Amino acid sequence: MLFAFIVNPAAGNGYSLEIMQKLEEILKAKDTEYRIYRTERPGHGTELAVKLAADEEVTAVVSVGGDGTAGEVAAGLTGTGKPMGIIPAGTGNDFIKSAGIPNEPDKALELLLTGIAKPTDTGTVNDRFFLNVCGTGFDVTVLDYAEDEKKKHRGLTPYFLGLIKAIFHYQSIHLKITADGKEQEGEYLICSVANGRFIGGGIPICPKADIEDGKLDLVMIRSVHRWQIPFYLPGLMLSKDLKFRITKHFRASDILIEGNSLRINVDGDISPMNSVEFRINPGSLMLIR
Ligand SMILES: Nc1ncnc2c1ncn2[C@@H]1O[C@H](COP(=O)(O)OP(=O)(O)OP(=O)(O)O)[C@@H](O)[C@H]1O
Repeated sequence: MLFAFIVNPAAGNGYSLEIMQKLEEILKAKDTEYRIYRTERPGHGTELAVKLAADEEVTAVVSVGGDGTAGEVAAGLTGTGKPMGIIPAGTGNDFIKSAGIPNEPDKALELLLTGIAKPTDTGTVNDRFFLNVCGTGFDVTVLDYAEDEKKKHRGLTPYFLGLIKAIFHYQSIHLKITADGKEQEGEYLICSVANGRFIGGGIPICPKADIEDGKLDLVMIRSVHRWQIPFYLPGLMLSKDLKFRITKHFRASDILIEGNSLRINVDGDISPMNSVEFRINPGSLMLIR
């Protein structure tokens, strides 16, 4: 058994290296063979994972970082059959919450050493890979404003200020959404396409999403007046958003979202796009969980 750890030194504000040191002590005590690779730049996690997937000596490739690192490693391993592990060491760590992987690194290591690699769904957005949740709307506007505020404030303050600014400047988005051939068009507050259940460090945007059902979950929340938004936020935080009268929830394999100058969140990374096609790749990743 040889585990290859891909550590992102930038994840969790440098916390990931500290975690890896502690894990090394446990691995040595258990006489477990391991190798450590450090990512040097964005995208490097995928390059390393592609090489390690082809290395027959390696039993499993393990991401040590947050959702960004896990997504990069998963992109390199998906479709190869090589088992993947995740040690959470980022700031948000949202995907592990849907995969049943513990948030404590030592418990996640225990699961890695004793768990089973199970087929897990992944997705593609146009030609890009995604693991957790994509979408557009109010949540993306909050992230956009929070990004500006990060230059001036630390911790959760940028997100709080981002939320206030997003409410003041709120504009609904006009979308045409086609899910497995069924079309709908209208003004939306949020439209999310989910494999996992959580975004933003624990917001259960799609509480019914399942990473092994072979389907994407589409959550569409209709536009409301900007002053109504704060009344919906507690419900969103408490997994009640699917019960709002303004929410529609579907499962589909193929989803097309069309709009003008959309800002699409792909696993926490925001990109401008106009027409976006989402597909599910059922059971394509062997995830130890
Ligand atoms: N050596 C590096 N220097 C700077 N950035 C890097 C490096 N290696 C990887 N990255 C990038 O760091 C980004 C952030 O990593 P990651 O998302 O894992 O951590 P996080 O932001 O702390 O956690 P989370 O996404 O769970 O909130 C990734 O998108 C990755 O591409």
